[in-house]
Amino acid sequence: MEVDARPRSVTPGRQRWHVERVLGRPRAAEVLAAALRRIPGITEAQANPVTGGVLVRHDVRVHATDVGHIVRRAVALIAGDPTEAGGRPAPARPAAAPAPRADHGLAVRPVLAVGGGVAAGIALIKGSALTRQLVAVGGVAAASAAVLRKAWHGTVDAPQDAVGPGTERHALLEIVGPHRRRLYRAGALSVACQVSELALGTLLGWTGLVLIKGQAAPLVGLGLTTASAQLFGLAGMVAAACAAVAGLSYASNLQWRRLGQDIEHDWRGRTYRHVQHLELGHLEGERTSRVAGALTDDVGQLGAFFAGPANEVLQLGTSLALLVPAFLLLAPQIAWIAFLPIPIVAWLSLRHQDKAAADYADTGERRARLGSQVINSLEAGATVKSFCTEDYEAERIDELSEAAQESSRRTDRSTLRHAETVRACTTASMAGTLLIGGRSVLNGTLRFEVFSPLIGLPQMLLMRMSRLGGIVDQYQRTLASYDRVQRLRALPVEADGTGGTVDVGQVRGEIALHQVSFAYPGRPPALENLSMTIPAGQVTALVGATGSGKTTIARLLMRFQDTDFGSVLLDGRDVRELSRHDLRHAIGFVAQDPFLFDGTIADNIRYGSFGSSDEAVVQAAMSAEAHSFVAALPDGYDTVIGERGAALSGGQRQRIALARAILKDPPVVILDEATSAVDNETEAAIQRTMRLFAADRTMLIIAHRLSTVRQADRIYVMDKGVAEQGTHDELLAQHGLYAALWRLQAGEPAA
Ligand SMILES: Nc1ncnc2c1ncn2[C@@H]1O[C@H](COP(=O)(O)OP(=O)(O)OP(=O)(O)O)[C@@H](O)[C@H]1O
Repeated sequence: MEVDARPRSVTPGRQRWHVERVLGRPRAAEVLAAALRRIPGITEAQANPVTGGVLVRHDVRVHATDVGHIVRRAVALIAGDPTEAGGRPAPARPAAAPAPRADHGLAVRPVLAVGGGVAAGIALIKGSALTRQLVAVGGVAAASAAVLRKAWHGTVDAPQDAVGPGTERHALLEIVGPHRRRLYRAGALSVACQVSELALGTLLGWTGLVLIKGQAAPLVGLGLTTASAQLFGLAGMVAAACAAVAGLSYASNLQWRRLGQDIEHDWRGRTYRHVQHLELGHLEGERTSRVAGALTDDVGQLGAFFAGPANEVLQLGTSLALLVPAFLLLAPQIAWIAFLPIPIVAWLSLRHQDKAAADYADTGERRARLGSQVINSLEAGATVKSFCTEDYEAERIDELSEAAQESSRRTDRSTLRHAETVRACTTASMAGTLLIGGRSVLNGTLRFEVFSPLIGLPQMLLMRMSRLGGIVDQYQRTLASYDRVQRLRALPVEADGTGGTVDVGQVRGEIALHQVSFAYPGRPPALENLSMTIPAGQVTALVGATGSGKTTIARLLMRFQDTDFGSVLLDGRDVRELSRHDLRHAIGFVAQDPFLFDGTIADNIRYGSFGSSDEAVVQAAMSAEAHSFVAALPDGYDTVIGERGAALSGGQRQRIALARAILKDPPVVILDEATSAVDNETEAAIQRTMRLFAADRTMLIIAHRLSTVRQADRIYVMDKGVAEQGTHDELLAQHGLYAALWRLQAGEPAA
C-alpha cells in the first residue's frame, strides 16, 4: 500500500508532515499521534485532522531519515497495512536493510491456487465420497492456514526488528531468556492438561452412548461388559479425568504465572540497571515518564503474555493436533463441517482485532490523559485552592472522563458484537455437525458409537479459537513492548573516561575551562568560547544573569554533559579522560532544588556515604545549620520526610542536602543556589561554619544573592560569557554590572 505521508519541513529536532490519512479523521489523527509519542526518541507528536498536518519533535540525536521512517511506518500502521507497518513504527536507531522479499513466491501463488482449485473441482465432481470429504477438509485446512498465515505475517514481520542486536532468535525466545526450563515445564503441563480435557469430553460422550445404546464398545475391551458395569467404570474414569484436569490446570497455570513473574522481574532488573547508567539527558524532563512506562507497563506486558496468552496458544495447538487427525481417521465425512468455523472464526477474530487495535489505542490514550490530569490537579492542590479553581478542575476531569467513557463504550460494543457472532458460528457448526453426522449415522455410513463422543469435542476447540484475536492482540502488544524495552536498552550509557583513575585524596581541585562551547540539543549555545580558572583551595563565585550558563558550567565539570568544543580540566587533566565515577566522587554538588528521598532525615544525609556514623551525620547537620531544626522535631533524625522531602520547608531541604555534601567530604564542592531558600540570618551562620569546611578545598558557589558570595576569593560575573571578575571590593570599584547589581540588592535605586 502506498503510504501517503509527505514531509513539509525538516529542521533539527522538528519535522512537519502532511498525512492524507488523518484528513477528516479525528480518531486516526489521535491514534497516529499516540503511536508516535510512544516511540523513544520522539518527544512530541501532534496530528491535525483538519489540515492533515503532523508535527513531530524529536531528540536531535535521532537522524532525520530515521524520523521519516518512523512517521511513514506509523502512518502505515494506522492504515492497517501490516506489511508496510511491520506491526509497529520503525526504530529510532538506524534500521537494518529490509530482508529481500520472496517476490517469486507471489508469482507462483496464483498458479498454485488456480491449479489447486481446478483439481479440487474435478475431485469433488468425479471423485469417490471419501475423496470429496478429504478435498473439503483440505479446503478448510487451507483456508485456516491462509488466515493464520496472514495473522502471523501481520505480527511476525514486526519482530524481525525487535530481535536483539546481533541475535537471530525470535523475540519471544529472547524474552524468555534464561527461563527456558520453566517454559518447557509449563508447556508440558499444558499439553497434558489439554489431553485430559479431551479425554474427559470423550468419556462424557461414551456415557451418553451407554445410556442410549446400552453399551459403549470400547469399554467392552476393558472387561466392562454390562451397562451398569460400564456406567460405574465411566463414573470412576470421569472422576479421575476431572481430578487430572484440575490438578494439571492448577500446576500448569502456576508454572505459566511464575514464568511471567520471573520474566517481568528479570527484565525490570536488567533494564533498570541499564537505565541507571544512561546519560542524564535521557532521564530528565518528560522523558522520565517514558522510561518509567517502559519499566512498568512494557516490562509487565512481557511477563503478562507468558502468564496467560502463551498458555492458550499451546492449548489451542494441542487441541488441533489431536482433534484433526482423530476426526480424519474416525469420521472424515463430518470433519469438514466440524472444522469449517475455524477459518471463519479465525478470520472474524483477526478482523475484529485489527479494528479494535485503533479503539484500544484511543481508549488507552484517553485514559492516560485522564490519569495524568488527575495527578496534575492533585499535585497542584495549593495553587488550585489559592485561585479558587476547584470547580474548573472538576469540570476538566469530567470532560476527560466522559471522553474516556465514550471511547470504552465504542470498544465494548464492537467486542460484544464480535463475541456473539463467534457464538452464532460455533452453534451453527454444531447444528451442521449434528445434521450431517446424524444423516450419516441414519444411512449407515457412520457408526453411532464413533459419532457420539465426537459431537462435543470441536466446540472446545472453537471456544478457544474465538480468543484467537485477543491472543494475536496480546502478541502484538508484547512485541511492541519488547521493542520499546529494547530501544531503551539500546540508548547509550555514559562512557567512562579513557584515562586513569582519580585518587580523591590527591585531588588539589584546580578547575580550568578552556575555550568551552556547549549547546543543549536543539537549543542555542549556552556557553560560547568561555575560558576561566577556578583556583585550587579557594572560594570562587559565579553570579550574573539568569540563563547565562552558570549551572551548565557545573554540569560540564560533573560530566552530566560534555563540551561541544574546548575542554574542562581538573588539576590539568581533561575531565573526559577521567573515570566518571572517580570524578564525581571528588565533587560534592548541591543543587538549588535538591532531591530528597522518601525516608528519614538521617538516611537522606547519609545518602552516598552509607557507612557514616551517627555522630558524623549530626556533625554534618551542624555544619549545615540543620541540627537545631532536626533536633526540635519529635522524631529527630528519624523523622520520615515523605516523597521529595514534602514534609520539610524549602530552606530545610536545602540544609539537609548541604549536610549530605559535607558528609561526603569531597575536595571540590559546588553549591548551586544551595542556600537561596534560607533566611539571611541562617545563611550567615552557614557561611561561618562553611568557612571552616572550605579551608582546604575548592569551592564553587553559584548565587543570585550577592551577600552569599561577598567573601569569595574571586567572583566571575556572567553575562554572555565572563563580563567582569575580581573580588567584591574590586568589582564594586569597577562600577560595572556587579556594582549595579549590588546597589540594586542593597535597595538603592538603579542608576
Ligand atoms: N536540560 C536543559 N535542556 C535544554 N536547555 C537547557 C537545559 N538546562 C539549561 N538549559 C538552557 O541553557 C541555558 C543556560 O542555563 P543554565 O541553567 O546554565 O543558566 P543559569 O545561569 O544557571 O541560570 P539560573 O541563574 O536561572 O539558574 C538557558 O538558556 C537554559 O534555558
